[in-house]
Amino acid sequence: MAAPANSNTSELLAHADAIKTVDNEAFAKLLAQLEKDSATFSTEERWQLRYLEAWEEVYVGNFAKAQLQLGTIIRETPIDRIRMHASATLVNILGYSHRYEDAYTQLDQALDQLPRVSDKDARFHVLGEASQLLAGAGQYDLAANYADQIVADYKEGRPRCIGMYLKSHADFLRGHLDSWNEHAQQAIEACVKVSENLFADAARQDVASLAIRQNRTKDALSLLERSYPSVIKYQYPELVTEYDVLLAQAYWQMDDAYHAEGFALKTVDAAQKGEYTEPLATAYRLLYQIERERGNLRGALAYHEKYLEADKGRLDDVREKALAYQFVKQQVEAKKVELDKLNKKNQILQLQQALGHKEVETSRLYIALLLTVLASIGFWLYRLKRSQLRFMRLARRDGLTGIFNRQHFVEETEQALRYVAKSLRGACLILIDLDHFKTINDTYGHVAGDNALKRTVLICQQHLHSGDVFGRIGGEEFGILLPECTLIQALERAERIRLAVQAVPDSETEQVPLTASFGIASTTHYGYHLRHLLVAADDALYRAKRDGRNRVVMSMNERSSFAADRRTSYDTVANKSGFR
Ligand SMILES: Nc1nc2c(ncn2[C@@H]2O[C@H](COP(=O)(O)OP(=O)(O)OP(=O)(O)O)[C@@H](O)[C@H]2O)c(=O)[nH]1
Repeated sequence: MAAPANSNTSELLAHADAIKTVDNEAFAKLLAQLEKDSATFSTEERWQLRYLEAWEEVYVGNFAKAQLQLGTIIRETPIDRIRMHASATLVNILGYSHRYEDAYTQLDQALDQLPRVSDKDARFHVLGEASQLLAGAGQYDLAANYADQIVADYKEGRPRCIGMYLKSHADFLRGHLDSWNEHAQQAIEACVKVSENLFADAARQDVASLAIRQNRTKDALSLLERSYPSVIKYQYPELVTEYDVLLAQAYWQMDDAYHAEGFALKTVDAAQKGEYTEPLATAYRLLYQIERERGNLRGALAYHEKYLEADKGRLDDVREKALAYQFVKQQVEAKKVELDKLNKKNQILQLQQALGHKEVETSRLYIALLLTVLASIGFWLYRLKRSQLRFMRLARRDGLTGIFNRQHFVEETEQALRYVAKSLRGACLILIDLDHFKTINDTYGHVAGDNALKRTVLICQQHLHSGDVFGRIGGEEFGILLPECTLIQALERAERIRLAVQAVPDSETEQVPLTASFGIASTTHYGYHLRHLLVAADDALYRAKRDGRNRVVMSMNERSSFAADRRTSYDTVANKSGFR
């Protein structure tokens, strides 16, 4: 793509900017040419050239050099538009390098200046980065809001396509799903219209993901298969991986273990070493389920361990992003309070001068104002502490039920197991999975499904002792660790919960029939490593499901030792409570 003949410097720079991704080789040549001629450039042209030089360093992966160059541009350029582009590019590479705190700080500064910037392209660049980065920190409302601003700025073209995609993606993530499919289709159309097929396919990925979640597997599969050939051509490995893992899930839902395994393995192969992403964790979970169904417990155990590692790494990254966002937000607030404090001090000094001759009154006023300053600082500190505590709580709790989320459950359980291991006192792990929960959602609606989850949590809580660790470890799956508990006690406790769950709900709650299956493993047979207990309890749970659901099943080793140990009252307990 050549530059138009007789182009002036501004036109050449604009041309370079336009081709920088689509024809990077030509861009690099043009850049070298422009650098030679730069002595005659205007100030704005020189800054534009410096920005393009920094951009090229990013493109070739030289982040350290790019960061220095971008930092200088941001600090020194008098041109707002160029400062915004440099800021947005810097935010992008900081986020990519997992330097989230620096990324949010930089983004905050750019957003602060944005109202003064009229250049639409520069605004689009900052708003686009903001939407993506904030979605990563779980700030979906803000992400949607920034995407909306892009859509409002552009009635057509590439930015409108990207704005609409970002909006539909943020809505998908925040669960605003009323008419969502329609909006996602509009985003796809807007992108197809301007040949931005990559963004159209990214939007289709969310559509397929929702279809899988809603068990419209055939829709998902046909959409994914249609887009797959173009997706693998983009040289954008992240999108290919997202498609691979969705295909694996869809095939698994259709009981096609062969293809599910193929796509899950492809996802694993494509993962960067040490990078833990959601697709990777999902792929390992599927591989674990596939091996488990094949009865290959050794293989299942190996994949389960990898799944736990990837899932933990992924959640750590999510938490790191969210914590960095909160940290920067609080720092910004702190700065505002500091400014407030300075303003108040100035007011006091001014008043002091004005009232200098009335000394007594002045000192009274002075004290009153000082008290006001102190009170406002105290109030701010209180709010800061409260918001920190709230945030710590949110990071550990499941949003729907308020109990520990998976990650925190794992942390607390590992700690409790370390403690009981020291004293060699036993512990048992119970996994609970609601039966046919998809049918409950499909029959009574998602809200009734959510209420059923909350009701299950209340029932479990009524059977917990202090020291027990309770958490939601998946959609309709819960875990309870019972420290210092024998297998018989765990069986009895699980059975009591099972009966309470299946009991007809009282008139105040919805009449949703509910049962649950239980899998139990104890440290006596599986030791004090959580991952071994999880695999054993999960295997027992799998058998509880396979054998007809609504039952409590203990892991294989516990069963054989129970059967062998004639001194235990296994038959009595089993018959009395219906354990299988
Ligand atoms: N309402 C609601 N549904 C959820 C939530 N999390 C997951 N689910 C749904 O739970 C269902 C779980 O379905 P499956 O894994 O197929 O299992 P199931 O239908 O319970 O069948 P079995 O476990 O084999 O008895 C899916 O349809 C999910 O969409 C949630 O927070 N709220």
